Amino acid sequence: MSTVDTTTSPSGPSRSNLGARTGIATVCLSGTLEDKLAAAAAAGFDGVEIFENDLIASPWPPRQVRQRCTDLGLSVDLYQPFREFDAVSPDVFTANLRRAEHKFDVMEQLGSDTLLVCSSVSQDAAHDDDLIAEQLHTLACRAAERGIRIAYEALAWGRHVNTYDHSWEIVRRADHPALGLCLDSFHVLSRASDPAGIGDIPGDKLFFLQLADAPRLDMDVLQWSRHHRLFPGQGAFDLSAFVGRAFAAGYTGPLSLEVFNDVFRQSDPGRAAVDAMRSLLFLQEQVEVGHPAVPQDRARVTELPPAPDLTGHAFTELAVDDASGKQVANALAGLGFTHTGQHRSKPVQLWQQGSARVLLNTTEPSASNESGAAVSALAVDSADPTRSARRAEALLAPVLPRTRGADEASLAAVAAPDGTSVFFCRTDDDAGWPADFLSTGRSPEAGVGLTRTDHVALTQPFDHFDEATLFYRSVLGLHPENPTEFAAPFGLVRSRAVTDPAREVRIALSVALLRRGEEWAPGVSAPQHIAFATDDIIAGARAMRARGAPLLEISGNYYDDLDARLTLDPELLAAMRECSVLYDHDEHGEFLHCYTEVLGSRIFFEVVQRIGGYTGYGTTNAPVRMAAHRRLRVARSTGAPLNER
Ligand SMILES: O=C(O)c1ccc(O)c(O)c1
Ligand SMILES: [Mg+2]
Repeated sequence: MSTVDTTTSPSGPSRSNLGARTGIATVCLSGTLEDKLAAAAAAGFDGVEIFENDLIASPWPPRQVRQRCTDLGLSVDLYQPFREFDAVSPDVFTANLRRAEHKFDVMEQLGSDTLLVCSSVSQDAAHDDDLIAEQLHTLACRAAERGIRIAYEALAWGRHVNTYDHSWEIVRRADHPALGLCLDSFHVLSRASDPAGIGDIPGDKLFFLQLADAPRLDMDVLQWSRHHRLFPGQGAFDLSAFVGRAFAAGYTGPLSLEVFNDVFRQSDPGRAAVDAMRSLLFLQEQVEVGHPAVPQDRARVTELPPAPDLTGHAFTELAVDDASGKQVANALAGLGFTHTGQHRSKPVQLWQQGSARVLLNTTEPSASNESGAAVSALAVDSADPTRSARRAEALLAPVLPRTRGADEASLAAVAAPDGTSVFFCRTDDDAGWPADFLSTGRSPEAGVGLTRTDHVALTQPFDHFDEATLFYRSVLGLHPENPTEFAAPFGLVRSRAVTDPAREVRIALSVALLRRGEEWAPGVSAPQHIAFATDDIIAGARAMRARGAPLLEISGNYYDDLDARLTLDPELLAAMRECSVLYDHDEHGEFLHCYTEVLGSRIFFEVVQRIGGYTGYGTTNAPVRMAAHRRLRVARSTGAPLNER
């Protein structure tokens, strides 16, 4: 696996006059104000929302911040937040106006003309729409004298005003040209408000749009907002409908991200800003495609080549060393694969069975510092590999340099967030990548009946799980499924698959829910596997065992529990127990699967049989598999015999 600098892209995002301006709140990014501004500019944002705390902590006077923004090509689109302004007694109101005048001074120096005022959350806030409207009206009069506008935002946990329709009612009553709304998608969508009502608000009253996605969580909305917001496309909210409504209503301001997220707050700001920009590019494409009524020039900043159809996994490449290479090759032979090709110019073997293909590459250093094997690349068959690559580049995916011989196929590749290379290819093209392999003289046999690659499962680095979801979703056009969580022997794991609509390409992403240390159980981190499909797993498992495949033995308790929970055909249950085949089912069908032992430090293979349209990945059985892998590892390292099954 190559280590790639994912913060830069050779072509960079193009700033154009087309479409909405893009913005990002400084609160989205980690570091000091200086770091945040540099990162936002490098990722191609047009503007920023300056979060007050970032300014207060900065040694730069506001004028210097403005100069820095100008030098970086950034506008200061919003100053925020101004809290607890309204619904107060007359003496507090006087003090609040004084406080506001001070902030207007700051904004003047910052060159920012819009102040965000949040609805009050104080226990003392008066439940009085007329009072709030009157106080906001007064504030708007003062602001207008300074050439400033007030954008009123209903926080989802506001004491009295906590829905966007209520905030609109207040702004309507206050009736001042310098007073309008800030609509924050989190506050609107977390409360399950119907965004259709946005269409009833005059466009010139929509002063500012803040965008954030979030996972569906059943929890206190303030905690949800402060810790779990995501960039658009990473969560469960329909941001394109939200933005589409605002555009249709006549909103002409920027699309600005405001994402409070525990992980992003600790991430490299340059990289997080690229992730953020990718989310906006993809969102604008979705708005353009999903809401054709929206004036075209509002919907896009960049022309994105549409994602071509994907027709399957072309191959998966494993980086191996001498020891793990032999182990993996033996396992592949046991699984019925044939070593059919040898690369013309590199020490890379092609192993094949049906349309399942694995490359063993001994050139690349292993990704982990333990000796072992790791997935270095996954290759997908694309209807138009060139267009796939252009799209990836437009979405700021780091393009990988390729070294290739004179008459070898050119494979476009980009780096996924975990460093895995993603290749776009056409296996059926005469001049395609298979032509780079010289035949070993062995043609693929029927093997044990494995037909294709079903999925590739990659444990993601803790900090890049949500980034990875958006990467595969936007760059490859895959659809994220709902995340699931399970309790594994070494901690909770979240998993989320991304697939194309035809389910030809499936990538199962997983992550430990807490950064996983390995203090007491070394070598349990970041497993990866490739799953191959079969139409008859019991016959396949027997054949694999006969060939000496290192199949993983599953505990008898597992089958006793299956027997207790389900009324499976006793013969099938006995065969599953004999062959260590696991079982799952969903509303569409059934799933039978078995695993190999871990080869090297983190790789293993899975064989799966999908019956009747089962769509999952047998995630419910993952803890059983992990415990079995652990048991083997201990037995191997101590030389202790394995207990009876
Ligand atoms: O969590 C908050 O306090 C907060 C502040 C400003 C915002 O725009 C917002 O949406 C939330
Ligand atoms: Mg907000």
